[in-house]
Amino acid sequence: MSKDKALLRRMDSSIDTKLSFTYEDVEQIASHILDRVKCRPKLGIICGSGLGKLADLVQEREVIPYTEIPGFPSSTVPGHEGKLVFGKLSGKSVVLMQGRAHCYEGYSPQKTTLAVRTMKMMGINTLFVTNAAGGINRNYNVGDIMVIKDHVNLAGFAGVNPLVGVNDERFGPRFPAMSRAYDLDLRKLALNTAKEMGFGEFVREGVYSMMVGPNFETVTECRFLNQIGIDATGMSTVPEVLVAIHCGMRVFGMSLITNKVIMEYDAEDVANHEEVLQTGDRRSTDLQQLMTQIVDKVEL
Ligand SMILES: O=P(O)(O)O[C@H]1O[C@H](CO)[C@@H](O)[C@H]1O
Ligand code: HPA
Repeated sequence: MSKDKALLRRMDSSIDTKLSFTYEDVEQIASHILDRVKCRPKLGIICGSGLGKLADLVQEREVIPYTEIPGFPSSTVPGHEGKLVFGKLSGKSVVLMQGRAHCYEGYSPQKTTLAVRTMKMMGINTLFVTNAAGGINRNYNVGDIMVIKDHVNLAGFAGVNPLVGVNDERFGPRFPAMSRAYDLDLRKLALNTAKEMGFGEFVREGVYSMMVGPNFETVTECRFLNQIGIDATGMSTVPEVLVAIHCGMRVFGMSLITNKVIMEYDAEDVANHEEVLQTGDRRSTDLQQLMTQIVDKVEL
């Protein structure tokens, strides 16, 4: 039996079927991962739908598929490979999540965000999140990149929140503040970097919202989001950010506007995941360049 299989066997075998995870579970998972890699990452990056190509730029790569990590949800969505990629990006030690879990895949909010607490337990204090999102702001174009300045947890309005349940203070406080979730210095760094790179015209700053999905929004839902000041909408990210802020991480987020949402009742177009992936493909080089520059400049 390989060392890895033996380790897995020693772990609580029920860990894979759990809906929520104790501090000790997360400790076990983090040490299982660190036993398998040499890298000691200081920055975590979650890659959104179709945005996992950033991993191609990682040097000294060490890769672990989620299926080999106890408790980790496996990726079921096209455009999410389901791998942890460790190594160097712009000379910094990082771990990239090449693919994320979503609540709409049927995972509990706690399982969806397990990787974030695991990263924290591995010694990571800064988290970059990216996603594909529909453009709600009528001035946005497909292919724009939006630095996230705030979010609306619409899923939370319906009780979907990974912080629900018994609170273990070793993770963080019962009532975490969320008014400064997206770090101001990192937002400024990203916007200035975008300007320097000549990306100013298509890099914006705005508000992201999350509904659980998996269906795309109705016309009236999109009009509602527009009226309450949302610029882009998706089906992810918010649970990850809630958990990251709860455990004291510094967070930066970017959305790629992959499609315009449908705001007219008689429109013939419909939103679809193929368009989301195609836009990701088309803009991936720009996004990779911007991300590597930001990683280069960030102090960890
Ligand atoms: O948020 P990410 O994972 O980037 O993906 C977005 O794209 C998918 C829909 O096309 C959904 O998963 C939505 O959340
Ligand atoms: O239009 C959208 N709506 C919700 N999620 C999305 N993810 C990419 N595009 C969209």
